[in-house]
Amino acid sequence: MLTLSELRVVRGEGTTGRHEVYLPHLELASGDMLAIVGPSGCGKSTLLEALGLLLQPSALGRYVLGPSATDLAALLQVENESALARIRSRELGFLLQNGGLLPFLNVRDNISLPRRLLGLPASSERVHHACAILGLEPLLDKRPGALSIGERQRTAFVRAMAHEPRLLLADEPTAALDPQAGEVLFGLILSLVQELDMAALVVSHDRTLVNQFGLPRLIATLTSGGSRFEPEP
Ligand SMILES: Nc1ncnc2c1ncn2[C@@H]1O[C@H](COP(=O)(O)OP(=O)(O)OP(=O)(O)O)[C@@H](O)[C@H]1O
Repeated sequence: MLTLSELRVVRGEGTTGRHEVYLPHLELASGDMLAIVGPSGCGKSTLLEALGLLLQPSALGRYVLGPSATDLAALLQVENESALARIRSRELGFLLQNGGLLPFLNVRDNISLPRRLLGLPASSERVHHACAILGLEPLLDKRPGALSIGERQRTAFVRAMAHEPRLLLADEPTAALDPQAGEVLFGLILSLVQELDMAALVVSHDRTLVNQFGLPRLIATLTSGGSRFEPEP
C-alpha cells in the first residue's frame, strides 16, 4: 500500500537553528494504522506534511502509494504540481492540526466538499454512519464558528475520510476530545481503515489510546542535528 525510503526534510534554517527530520524507511499495508509519537518539536507534523505532498523534501529516495507504480518522489522532484494535486485530492485524506474547515460553509457542506470536487455524490453511507457515530447529525446545518473545538475536530475527521482516501494523515485527531469521544474516534478510524483497505498515520500524544488500540508506533529519536523516525521493533 505504501513504500517510502530515505526521506529528509530540513526545517528551521536561519535564526531558529537547523532541524532535520529523517525517515529511513516506511512500509504500510492495507488496514494498517500507525501511531507517530515523539517529543514536541521533533517533527511529527513535518513528517505528515511530507507524506501528504504538502512540502518539498530536501531528499526522498522513493515514495509509492497504492497499486500505482508511480514514484511520487520523481513527481516532487520535477514539481509536477497538477499530478501532485490530483493525488492529494483523490488518494490522501488530511486531518491537520488547525482543522481547516471553511467558515462560510455549514458542517454538511464542509464534509461534502472533497467528494464534490472529485465529482462524487455529496454523501455516502459511510459518511452518514460516521456522522451518526460521532454525534454530528444535529450539527449538520451549523457553521464551524458555532461549534465547539471538539465538534470541529470530529467534523474535520469526517471531511478527511469522506472521499475514502487510500491514506489518512491525522495530526492529533483526539487533542480536543474528552477520553470517551477520543476512544470513539480512534475506534472509527481503525474500523474504516480496515473496512476500506486504506492506511492511516496518526500523530498522537495519547499513550492510553495508542496502547488501548494496540497500535504499532513510529517513534522519533532526537539526534544531534534533528530527529530520526523508526518503527518500534
Ligand atoms: N513552516 C516551518 N518553517 C520552519 N520551521 C518549521 C516550520 N514548521 C515547523 N518548523 C520547525 O520544525 C521543527 C519540527 O516541528 P513540527 O511542528 O513538525 O514538530 P512536532 O513534533 O509536530 O511538534 P508538536 O508536537 O509540538 O506539534 C520544529 O523545530 C519547528 O520549529
